[in-house]
Amino acid sequence: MLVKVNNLVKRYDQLVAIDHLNLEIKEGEIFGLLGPNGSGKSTFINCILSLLKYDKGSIYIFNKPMTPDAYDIKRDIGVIFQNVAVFDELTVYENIAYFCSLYVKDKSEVKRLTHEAISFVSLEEYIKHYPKKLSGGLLRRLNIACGIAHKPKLIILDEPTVAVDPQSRNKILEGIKELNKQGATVIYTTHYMEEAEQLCNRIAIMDKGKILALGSKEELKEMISIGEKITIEVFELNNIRIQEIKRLPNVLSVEYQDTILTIKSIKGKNNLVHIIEYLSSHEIIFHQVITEQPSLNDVFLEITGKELRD
Ligand SMILES: Nc1ncnc2c1ncn2[C@@H]1O[C@H](COP(=O)(O)OP(=O)(O)OP(=O)(O)O)[C@@H](O)[C@H]1O
Repeated sequence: MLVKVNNLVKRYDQLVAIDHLNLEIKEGEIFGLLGPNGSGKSTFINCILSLLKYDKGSIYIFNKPMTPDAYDIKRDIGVIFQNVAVFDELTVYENIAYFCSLYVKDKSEVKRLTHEAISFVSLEEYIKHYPKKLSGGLLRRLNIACGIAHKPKLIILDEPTVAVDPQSRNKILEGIKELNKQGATVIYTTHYMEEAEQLCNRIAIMDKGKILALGSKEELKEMISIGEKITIEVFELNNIRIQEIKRLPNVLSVEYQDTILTIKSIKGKNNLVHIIEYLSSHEIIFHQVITEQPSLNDVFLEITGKELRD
């Protein structure tokens, strides 16, 4: 196990921010920690890095106990926090070289790694720029380059794409996949379920300091009763019809809002057929029909009773 967390508890006075949490992360994974704001993701990351004292539990990284002065472990970890932490008086190049030189002593190696990190986040055009001249997205990419230039074995990213433009966001996600291909294990916290779906091999769904469910996205979706979500554009539908649709085979719930009929069903062969037949036989005009698998938001909703993006 690359990371092993046993029975971790972290309190802020009365508030239990991390509540008896157990977690194992394997080498080579992109592991997603998915939870709404305030669920405890940042607290968890700060605890496993020994940046924050915790009340109970133990943390092992690379099979060694993690402590505030475990520099041999820290050398092999790259951390990218939500808040950008670079030096305003250094250029893009100098910033990356500086952070790299904290871990790598050989000067020509620092140079090589710095150039590699720059091309990795596509900042070649900006190497002589100062951070103040960069847009938010470019600044995030610089922040990432500073965290990964020394080629850490474990990369931890805490919500790196919050308020980032789509182009930079895609660059960041593609970059993380590439780092993983090159051998790094990744821990990625986010409250964007699309990112977790797109990026992560395994996902832990977190709320109120606890892990409520854990698995691949397919496994998580298997855990809930919804097997299929059907959305149909219907211009007019009265309440009697809605109640009748609710009684069709396999249907779990029906919602009708702003001409969109959303039907969640358990898995079944002919769910769509039953619905379409019902609409046709009652001469209800319908337009676009979409059937989808449940999303991670549906998983979160079923487990916690609330939306991921509250
Ligand atoms: N220094 C602190 N003192 C007191 N309470 C705190 C402190 N830091 C965090 N908390 C509380 O602990 C809980 C977990 O917060 P945390 O920041 O770890 O969550 P998060 O999932 O990372 O959310 P976000 O995405 O908003 O950063 C929240 O209820 C938060 O208000």
